Amino acid sequence: MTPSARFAASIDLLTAMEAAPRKPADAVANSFFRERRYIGGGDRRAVSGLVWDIMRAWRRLGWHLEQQKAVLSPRLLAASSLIFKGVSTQEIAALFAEGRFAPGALTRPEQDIIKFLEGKTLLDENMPQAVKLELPDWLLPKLEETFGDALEEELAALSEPATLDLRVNMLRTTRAEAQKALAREGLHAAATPLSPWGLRLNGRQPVTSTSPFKEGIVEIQDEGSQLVAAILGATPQTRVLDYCAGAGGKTLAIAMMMENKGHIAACDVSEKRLEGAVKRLRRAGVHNVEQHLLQAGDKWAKRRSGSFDRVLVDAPCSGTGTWRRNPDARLRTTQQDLDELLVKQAEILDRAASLVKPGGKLVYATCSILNAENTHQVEAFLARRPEFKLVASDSPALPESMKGVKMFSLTPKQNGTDGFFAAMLERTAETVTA
Ligand SMILES: C[S@@+](CC[C@H](N)C(=O)[O-])C[C@H]1O[C@@H](n2cnc3c(N)ncnc32)[C@H](O)[C@@H]1O
Repeated sequence: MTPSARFAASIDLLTAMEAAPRKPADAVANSFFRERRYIGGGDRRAVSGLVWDIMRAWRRLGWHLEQQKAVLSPRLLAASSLIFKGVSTQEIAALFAEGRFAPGALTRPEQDIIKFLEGKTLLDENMPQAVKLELPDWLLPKLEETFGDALEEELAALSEPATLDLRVNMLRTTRAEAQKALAREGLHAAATPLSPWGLRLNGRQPVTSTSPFKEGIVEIQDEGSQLVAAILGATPQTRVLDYCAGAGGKTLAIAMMMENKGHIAACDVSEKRLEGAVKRLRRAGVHNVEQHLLQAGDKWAKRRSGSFDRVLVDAPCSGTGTWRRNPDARLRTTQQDLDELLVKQAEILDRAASLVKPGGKLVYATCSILNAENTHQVEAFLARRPEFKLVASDSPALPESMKGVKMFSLTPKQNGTDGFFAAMLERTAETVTA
């Protein structure tokens, strides 16, 4: 594709995203490229690269355009993104006008706006703090509460591209052997500092087409997510419930900790997500998992009340800890979404809690960095359910620096992982089960 055609495709992709504001940007991009198979790999990376850069600067670009009383159109966003990268007005005008597939020449008002922005910096000292930090206004106080003085540094780390972490399947091999197997395919991974099972690659790499992946020797899983499975401390002798198991990321890690013995019930309300786990379980050689689709009026949970040694609630959450991977989510999350999630998380916790055996353990986890979904949710649960208390995890899989923790909050800035939270709770032994 010519530079103009790539530029036009970027504007088209932004337009498609604008038309589906509630849909995650990567899902829109996937269908956009699926419908345009003629766009090859290199062009696709260039088009997405420009669009993702625009998304990372959305509020700041919008602020500059608002100062000009301009409408926030995909054309102007794309043009202004280039001007702040130092591309000249002449070059931008050429990108719009030259060649068969160009987006169409800049109008006079568009030219005036671009000319006005030339020589300015993307970050302006007059911008409100939420704009500078690329946050919706309502989220700023909540993140100030979480991070205090470290807010800017923490958010900067959440804007960086993520590493690609793998979990080695210890049912099949060792971390060193998996490292060698990946190296034979040209992928050089380093051991992760915290998870005993993790390997880290720099940025996006074609892991899924390698034999170690196809043979179930490695799975893609952020180190933070591995540590959530680790804190549960499941053993081959335990009966485990993974209450929000989804496509099985943590189920797989738990099954490995249990050496493929004992029993895991993996539940979810989404049939599609549970189905997504089937292939992964098979690939990893895991066979101690029973899946169950939770449905209204279902007797399954009632029959198993008070019967699990360990229960994991990997709750549906705002996903604010994964902003490195989904820069658009940063602006898509609304106060209403959060309010609904808070209610749902409390309900799920209460339901899952009834399934914990007296003396058994419950881990509540999210990939959120908001106190409302994390510590506040745990505090409210403890106030409602006095038969539970926070306890130190006895898991041998946790690294030295985290041994015996009752709760942890991980962030990209402090730990190099996605943002994750986990709390370990115990049901007192003398509780009478319902
Ligand atoms: C954070 S995701 C789970 C990710 C998964 N544990 C993993 O590691 O791959 C949260 C999951 O909660 C599920 N969920 C939503 N509402 C639920 C409910 N009421 N009961 C159980 N699961 C629910 C969602 O379908 C989603 O799969």
